[in-house]
Amino acid sequence: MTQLSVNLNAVAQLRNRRNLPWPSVVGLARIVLDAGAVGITVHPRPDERHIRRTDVFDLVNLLRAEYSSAELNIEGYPTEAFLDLVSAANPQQVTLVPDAPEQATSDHGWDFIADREMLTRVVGDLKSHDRRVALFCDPDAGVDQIAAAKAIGADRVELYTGPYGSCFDNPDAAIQSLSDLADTARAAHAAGLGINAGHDLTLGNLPAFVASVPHLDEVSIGHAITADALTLGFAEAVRKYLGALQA
Ligand SMILES: CC(=O)[C@@H](O)[C@H](O)COP(=O)(O)O
Ligand SMILES: NCC(=O)COP(=O)(O)O
Repeated sequence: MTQLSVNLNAVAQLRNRRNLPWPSVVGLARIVLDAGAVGITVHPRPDERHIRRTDVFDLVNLLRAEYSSAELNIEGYPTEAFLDLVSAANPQQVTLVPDAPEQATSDHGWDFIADREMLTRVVGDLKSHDRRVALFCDPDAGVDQIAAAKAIGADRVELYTGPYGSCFDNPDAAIQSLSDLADTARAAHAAGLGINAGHDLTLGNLPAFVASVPHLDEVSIGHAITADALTLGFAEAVRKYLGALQA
């Protein structure tokens, strides 16, 4: 079965509205792992607008102390600062993403041919420390790009599903997008790569995605799970506050 890693960026972003420790990234990680997710994903940005360096180490300590079989997946662009963080945190999986520092969110995969030299060096170093490495990949990457990802030494690609998420309400576009993603997944599998996927996956678009795209090892989902958790939990929270007013 495809595994779920829950991205806690949005929880951290909500926490950062105030100088307060809630919602707690570690507390939510516990809930996520107790509910059956295989692991936690974080994508620390250089400006720490959501996940902070300290969150990464708090999560490492939680997993070490209470969830030894859970996985931490750290995503990011391989700057020296990012690679130092990875080296200190020692996560099971690192996902390299070609995001500029000021980028609002991830919006494309690597050009594995153009960036081959740098990625080969970085992936080789990560692999020498026994980390699983995934490379963020365009949903319609052709076989030449996939062959280059394999030659770079990656273990997996992470299919960028943002375009699928944004066209899901248009059936023709969604079918085409799923077909592109499925072709890329087949090419990656044939090349010996594992397959992760993520970005804008939702409760609504996930069933068609997993039914259409073969060989999926893992999806990472954050924004929609956080939004759904608010919707599913708000009424209960309001009831508790009304109860507190009567106490
Ligand atoms: C790599 C990826 O797909 C992104 O979804 C990323 O992890 C999310 O980053 P933000 O939470 O900063 O938008
Ligand atoms: N790698 C994708 C991810 O971690 C979560 O993306 P999103 O669900 O927040 O869009």
